[in-house]
Amino acid sequence: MKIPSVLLRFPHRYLFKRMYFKNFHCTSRSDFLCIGSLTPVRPYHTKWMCLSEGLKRELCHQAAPDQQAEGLSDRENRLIDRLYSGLIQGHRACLAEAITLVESTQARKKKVAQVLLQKVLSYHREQEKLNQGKPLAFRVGLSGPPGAGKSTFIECFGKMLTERGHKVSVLAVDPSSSTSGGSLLGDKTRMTELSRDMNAYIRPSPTRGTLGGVTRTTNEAILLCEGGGYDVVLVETVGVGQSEFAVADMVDMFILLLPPAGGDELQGIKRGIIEMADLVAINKADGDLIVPARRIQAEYVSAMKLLRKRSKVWRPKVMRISAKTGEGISDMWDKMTEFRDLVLTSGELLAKRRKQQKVWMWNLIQENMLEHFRSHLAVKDKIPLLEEKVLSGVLSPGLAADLLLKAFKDGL
Ligand SMILES: Nc1nc2c(ncn2[C@@H]2O[C@H](COP(=O)(O)OP(=O)(O)OP(=O)(O)O)[C@@H](O)[C@H]2O)c(=O)[nH]1
Repeated sequence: MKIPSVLLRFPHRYLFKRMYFKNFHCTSRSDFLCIGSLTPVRPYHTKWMCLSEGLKRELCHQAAPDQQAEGLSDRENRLIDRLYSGLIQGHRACLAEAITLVESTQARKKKVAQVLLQKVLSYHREQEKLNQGKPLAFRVGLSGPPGAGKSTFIECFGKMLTERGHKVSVLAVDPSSSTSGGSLLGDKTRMTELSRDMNAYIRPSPTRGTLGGVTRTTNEAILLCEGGGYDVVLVETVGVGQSEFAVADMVDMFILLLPPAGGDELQGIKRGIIEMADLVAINKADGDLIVPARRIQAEYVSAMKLLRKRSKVWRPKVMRISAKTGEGISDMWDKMTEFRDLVLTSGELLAKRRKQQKVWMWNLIQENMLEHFRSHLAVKDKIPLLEEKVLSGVLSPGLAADLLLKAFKDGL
């Protein structure tokens, strides 16, 4: 291979030799970038730019075969390298930074985040292959009305798991922060003990965004947590809106946590969500609340018998627990692992994950298409006027939609 003459003039001969004689084998791409620098503090890319495109491609390919992304700067590639290696070595700071990156709405950062995610995904594939197809983590969704005891439960449950050698991450889905200005999940200091545990990672919900945006970043955050070695990923949401349906679509097992109260107090809970639950835990079954907890448990057991069966190998269970005393938490984990083993061996788990991937892809397309449509030059200015005409009854919604869609198509 012909080496560009500019390389021959570099003082870092040993690096050059290593590169030349060992047929371009090298530990990391940044070694190559160093070749061009006379001193380490100078920007690498000026010399890197002197290399022919073909050689650059070959060097990159040798050093990092799966991280090629068109149009990323050296700085961005170095960021990806740093976050990726930190993440898989289990550094919490890198995990936090990587999640912040996927939460970003800036186009450039979004692009960098996607390259990082691709790398993490190929790491997943390798690890799962080594693991004989077993998923890296157990994804659990937890929902319940405000005050059901979710944070108390997660604190108690999370500590029990870390004591048993698991690594637990907790992600919150709470789009209410964008609509009401206040967050149902993130505001208070929650789970103080667990957040100090080195084997736990707690991430509050992003402070802004639509439900679509928040679920997208949560989905991606799950992958990053798994790459960081967290084998139990808990996704928490408040069971009073749509977010619990979105969470049920991104986890392996969905748990509903309820207080020992019936009727009116649970009005906020949507009926449909009970149908999604693989396990219902009636919390606060302690002290004076034991009797109502038993009654509620019996009510749910009979109500759930009437529900359509969603799995061939699992019937949803209703349990009584106390997050305060810890009673029933260990039994609950036993039931959860029983569920995981059953759905894994039956093939239901992998089928469900595959289906979720497809749903996720279409949700993203839908969301991006709408954004693209709204901001397209051909329709952007027409939207307010047509909306006004629909509001005043001059134009039917159908006709207004047709006009906008036509303008969009013509503008493509
Ligand atoms: N008696 C009893 N009280 C509990 C139990 N779990 C939680 N609580 C109490 O219930 C109240 C609400 O608990 P949280 O853990 O903050 O509930 P939450 O569902 O996280 O509530 P939000 O943060 O508002 O969503 C607190 O006063 C807890 O002390 C329990 O097992 N038994």
